Amino acid sequence: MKASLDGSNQSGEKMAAMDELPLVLVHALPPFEISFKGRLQSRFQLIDSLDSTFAPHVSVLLCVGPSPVSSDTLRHLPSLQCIVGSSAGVDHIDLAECRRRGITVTNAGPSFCEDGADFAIGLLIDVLRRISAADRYVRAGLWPMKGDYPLGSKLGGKRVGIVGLGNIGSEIAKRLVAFGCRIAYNSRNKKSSVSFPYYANICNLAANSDILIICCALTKETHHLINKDVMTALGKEGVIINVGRGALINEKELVQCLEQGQIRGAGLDVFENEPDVPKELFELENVVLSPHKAIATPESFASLQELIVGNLEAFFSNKPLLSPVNLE
Ligand SMILES: O=CC(=O)O
Repeated sequence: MKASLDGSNQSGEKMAAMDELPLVLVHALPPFEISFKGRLQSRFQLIDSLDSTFAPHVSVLLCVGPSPVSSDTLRHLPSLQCIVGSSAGVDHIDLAECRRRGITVTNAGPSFCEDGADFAIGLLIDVLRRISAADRYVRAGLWPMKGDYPLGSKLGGKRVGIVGLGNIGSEIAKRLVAFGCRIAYNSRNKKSSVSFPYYANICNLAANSDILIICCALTKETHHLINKDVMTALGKEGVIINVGRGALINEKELVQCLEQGQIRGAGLDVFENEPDVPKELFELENVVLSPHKAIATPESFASLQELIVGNLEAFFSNKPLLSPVNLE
């Protein structure tokens, strides 16, 4: 039997040749770019349904975008050994079940880290220097009427606490060092590869930072990691940037802290209930909002395609995967 993503039937010789290609099940929510699909189809036999008679034999699942991979999905795939992911975050995949079954998972970290880091710095400079707010001021014709716009503050010299020093966090640190910032970080474990001060306790990191940049993985342990206590520790002049996942921050408490001036501002690319954004944020001049696009550029997507093909080829030729996720 032939499996086809576009439902077309293939027959005869071509079918026989394709049947020798390694099987990859594609689990895709967003439309799958057609040229990339063609490229994959020249090397792999793609199937697109858990109900396919092929599913019990599939060893690799290509998970496109944030398509949920639950334990129920995994139950349909008894031979699964590897999930090739196409996002930096893998909170849509049941990692506990993967760990239990010894399924390895890859992510898009290496392809997305530079653009994600650039965007985090963009949000940060925007919040500090009020670029978007100044743009609104000029467009509204307020400059001639109200005169000079209030000063923003300098990035250089600030103490920045990075929450999650993975692919994106490390690139953010690199950029901020060049800006003359002082870096400290929180992560699951202290890293021997960097000399930045490590804070195991997030409130202590906040108390010693002017800015918190959130870019860690969303897990049970990090859900609502940034709460009112952390924001209070950060203080009234503090700024929060979130390019990780919305639920890393208690959004209700963030809105209250912003409204009541308990922190100075925020730059947010992610939200708890996307695409819904708390309406209170629309009224606040000290907040910069973005629709979960930090990592997205044509260049990062081109790099992702190479990474996906590289991971699939590595898997089928028993070589080390290019971007394995640490499931410990
Ligand atoms: O948010 C984007 C990603 O996880 O790739």
